[in-house]
Amino acid sequence: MSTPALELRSVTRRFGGLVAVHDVDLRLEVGTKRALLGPNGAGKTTLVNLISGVVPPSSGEIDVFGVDVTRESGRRRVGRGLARTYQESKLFAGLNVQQNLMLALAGAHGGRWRPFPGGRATRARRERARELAHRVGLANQCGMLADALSHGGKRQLELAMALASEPRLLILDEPAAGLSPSERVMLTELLDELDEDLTLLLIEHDMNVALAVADSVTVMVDGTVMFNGTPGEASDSQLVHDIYLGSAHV
Ligand SMILES: Nc1ncnc2c1ncn2[C@@H]1O[C@H](COP(=O)(O)OP(=O)(O)OP(=O)(O)O)[C@@H](O)[C@H]1O
Repeated sequence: MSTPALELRSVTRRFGGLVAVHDVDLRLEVGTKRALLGPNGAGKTTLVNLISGVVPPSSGEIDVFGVDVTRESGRRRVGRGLARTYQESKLFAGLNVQQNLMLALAGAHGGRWRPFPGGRATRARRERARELAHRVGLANQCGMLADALSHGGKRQLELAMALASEPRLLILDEPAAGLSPSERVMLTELLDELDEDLTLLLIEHDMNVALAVADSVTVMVDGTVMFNGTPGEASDSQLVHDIYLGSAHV
């Protein structure tokens, strides 16, 4: 078997007496797109925080591209090809699209923190920022303040900022939250156009977005994985329907 992009073995995370993530096994092969679904409080964001190094697991192990990163910092994991977005916006509201992307590029390439270096380096980074903006459909909004973007535009910019580090494993935490129906269609198209060899873990409440983008689906409830299957199997599954009908996110 080839080395997976991501492997979780018996990962558990407790917060005091609460078990937010319970004994989760997860394996994502390189280039696959997995949707992680589940009602509020299922433990999805905690799982993303565990994978990206925001919180350590209480027990279990996490491998990224075959390397045990369980005790590594989030920063080291970025160096291994992992990037993520957050449910809450991490944009710099008072900077424009291009400046946000240049900051993301500065952070992505580590080393000395020089957000706006001089001369040739600035030109190269500006060019790369434009490419990223183009890739997510914001080519014409490079000069617009992040705060002035539509909700969908902000999500596009967050995606571009996550792509700044040229990740091989990308985790998106509810990218469709708060988007209008037409913005959702656009986001689905953008996600569909991501590189084929990019491995994607997509946390999503919107079944339509998740099932359109993903080639496999995991459903969590109360910290536990309840279902693994294809989008077709998820659509046909009585269990998945019951979980969604039982939650506020149908
Ligand atoms: N830092 C924390 N301290 C204490 N409890 C936490 C912490 N983070 C998460 N929890 C709890 O862990 C459980 C899982 O939360 P989590 O945010 O991971 O769920 P979720 O599936 O992402 O939900 P949502 O869809 O609402 O984002 C919840 O009961 C939550 O209150």
